[in-house]
Amino acid sequence: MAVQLPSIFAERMKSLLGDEFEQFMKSYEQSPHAGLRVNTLKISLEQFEEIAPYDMRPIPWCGTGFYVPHGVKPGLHPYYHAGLYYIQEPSAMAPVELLNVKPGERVLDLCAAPGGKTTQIAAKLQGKGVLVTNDIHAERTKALAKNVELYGVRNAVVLNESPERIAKAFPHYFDKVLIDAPCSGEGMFRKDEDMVKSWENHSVEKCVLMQRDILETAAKLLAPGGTIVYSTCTFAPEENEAMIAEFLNINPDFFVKVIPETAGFAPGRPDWVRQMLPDTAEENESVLDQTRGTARLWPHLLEGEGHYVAVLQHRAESPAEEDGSREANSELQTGQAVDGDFTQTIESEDRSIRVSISLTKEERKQERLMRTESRERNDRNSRGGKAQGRPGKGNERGGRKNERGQGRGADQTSIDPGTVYAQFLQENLEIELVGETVYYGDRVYQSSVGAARLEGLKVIRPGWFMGNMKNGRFVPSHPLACALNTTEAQRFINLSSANGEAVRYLKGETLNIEEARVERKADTAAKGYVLVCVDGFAAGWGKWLDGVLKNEYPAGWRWTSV
Ligand SMILES: C[S@@+](CC[C@H](N)C(=O)[O-])C[C@H]1O[C@@H](n2cnc3c(N)ncnc32)[C@H](O)[C@@H]1O
Repeated sequence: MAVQLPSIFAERMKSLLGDEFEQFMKSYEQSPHAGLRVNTLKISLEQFEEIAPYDMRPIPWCGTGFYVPHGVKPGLHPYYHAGLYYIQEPSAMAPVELLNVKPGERVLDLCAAPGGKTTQIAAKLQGKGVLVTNDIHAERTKALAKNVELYGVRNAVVLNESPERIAKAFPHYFDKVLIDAPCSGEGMFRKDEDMVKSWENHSVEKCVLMQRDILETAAKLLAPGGTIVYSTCTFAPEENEAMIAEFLNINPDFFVKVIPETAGFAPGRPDWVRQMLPDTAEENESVLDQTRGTARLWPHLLEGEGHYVAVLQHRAESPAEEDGSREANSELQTGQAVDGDFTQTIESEDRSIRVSISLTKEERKQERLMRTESRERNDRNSRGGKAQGRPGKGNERGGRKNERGQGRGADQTSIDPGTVYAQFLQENLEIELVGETVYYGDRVYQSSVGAARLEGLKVIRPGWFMGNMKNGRFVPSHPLACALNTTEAQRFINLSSANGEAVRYLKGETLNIEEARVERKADTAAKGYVLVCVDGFAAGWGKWLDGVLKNEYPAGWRWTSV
């Protein structure tokens, strides 16, 4: 066996799995499975299947996920740098599929770095609705922000906050909350040997304390009738079924949506809580059976690493909402396909319990106020927010410093940044602006939640980073380019992944490009900012002048392999 498992872990698994233990141990003799998930914000599944550089096999539980053969290095292809796919462990694709996100919803990814599941949620939202993505570790939010930008996400806000502080700013705001919890990581031992080494530092007991707090806070963030998906990559029942049973016991307004045992998913194991933690089981006995409806992903039963997923459904508050959810539930119970959702609902015995999720008078007032403000902002933006018009007129701007102290203060020229921004958009793009235009120092963002809601929070990105004001000019950002498609740019140049030209661009080289290759809208000069594409998919900016494409690909993002 390649992996040396901690003996305490192996003994515990033997006592839990019994006859199945031998089969479980055999899985450690196999290599972990490699996967990628197609980024449907940038390319359709059909288009990707046509140009895919690898032999791929579908991952049964994720419509956009594929296994790639061992030895293939998907990170070393220009398509990876153009954000066409995310390299993701196959089992890790399950939680977001079970969250069943729909375009237009408000979604929170609470423990999000480095952003695998965030980019998956963003693809489900298709740019519509709100995605707030957060991690408590500042260093890890750098990778999170980079992935949000590389994958062309327009409607995300990136935070570096504690769940409690987010709950104060967004009380009962989200339709869906994902908790991909910090955990002891036992399910990753085969994939990452460092997890074996750090297992003792991330002891089950320590993780349980963090998970309890995070789950409890998630309930305060969820809108009535919303859904929480809780996932871990560990086998320990304390972090899985016991955690869910404890949550249900304290929060009777939630119930478990049953995850069907398809695609190799195995049921949760309440019996293990009874066996290992008799005291916990006794305390939570009334709800423990529900945890059978959660899912365990086992490396010996499917092609992926060890994971656990629970779908926690909040009972709707108003009678109208209750009716709505009952309709949705009965639809699920009849077994009809509901797009992207493979959970089903069981009526729990205490279905008649009224909601206990309660907004205080003050919270309700704040929520109403925020919604009114947001509606007004959106109205203003939709009146003046088309690229051809003046963006975000009347919106907050100027001198708002990034809470992390990166803001450098407003541009000091007398030129109105809004006018300069609008002019850039008019001359270079054809896009419909969504959300509020927010000015943090000299940086310009389009934010799906607006600046007011973010006051006082540690904000890494208040929205889609559009560019900077510099010496009275607007300089477009790399994330702006990443999220565009060729029809939205006045000019674009296509580079081929096959002849080395794309890689030379990604390495930061200046390229000689004849004028005829600058594809542009009627009456547009070739000179100026050009969207640079790899086989038709946006990768960054260049500036074209007299046959030379000046490379604007950011130094920190460059292709460094030979
Ligand atoms: C399993 S990882 C998340 C992986 C991520 N969801 C993905 O798909 O790429 C758990 C994350 O939780 C973060 N974390 C730990 N404690 C937290 C807390 N109290 N609040 C928010 N995030 C936390 C860690 O920094 C870590 O990045």
